[in-house]
Amino acid sequence: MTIYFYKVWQPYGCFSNFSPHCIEIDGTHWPTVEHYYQAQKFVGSPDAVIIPFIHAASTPEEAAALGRCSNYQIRPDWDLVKITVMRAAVFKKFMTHPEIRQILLVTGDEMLVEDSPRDYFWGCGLDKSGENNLGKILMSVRTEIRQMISYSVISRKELSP
Ligand SMILES: Nc1c(N[C@@H]2O[C@H](COP(=O)(O)O)[C@@H](O)[C@H]2O)[nH]c(=O)[nH]c1=O
Repeated sequence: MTIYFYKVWQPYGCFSNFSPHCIEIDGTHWPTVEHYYQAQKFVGSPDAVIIPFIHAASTPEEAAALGRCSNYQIRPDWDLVKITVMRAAVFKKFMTHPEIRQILLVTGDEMLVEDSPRDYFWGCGLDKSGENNLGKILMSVRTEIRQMISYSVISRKELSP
């Protein structure tokens, strides 16, 4: 059965990038995946000065609003790198937090879908025809973590559900 998720307070809310699970990437601590993802839009752009403000945003909603503000210029290669950026952050989130890693692993082989009514790229959109790239990333991270467990690359005790 397909698992739909979207808002943090709904079922499987920990799969949302807005969930309160911090990550550290390249030595910097980010309060949520969303903070990191929105900030990466401006790495190397003329508006990189916005990055510390996104980093310091008090909520992921605020970070997203800053990152989506059309007054600021996004890096030119964003469309080429955004899936890689998102996957690295989502992978780090589930490697960092064992309690949500377990929730991800126990979804088995179920299809995971970000049920966003507006987003046809990361989610499925209102009519469910969207690309669901966030769901695809979560399923790929789930497979990778399972492989790590079976190859014993990381401690079974630490990772097994
Ligand atoms: N979960 C969730 C959203 N979805 C998230 O928005 C991000 C895409 O942002 P952008 O590339 O700027 O359009 C991505 O992390 C996607 O998962 N959007 C929201 O406004 N509220 C929410 O609760």
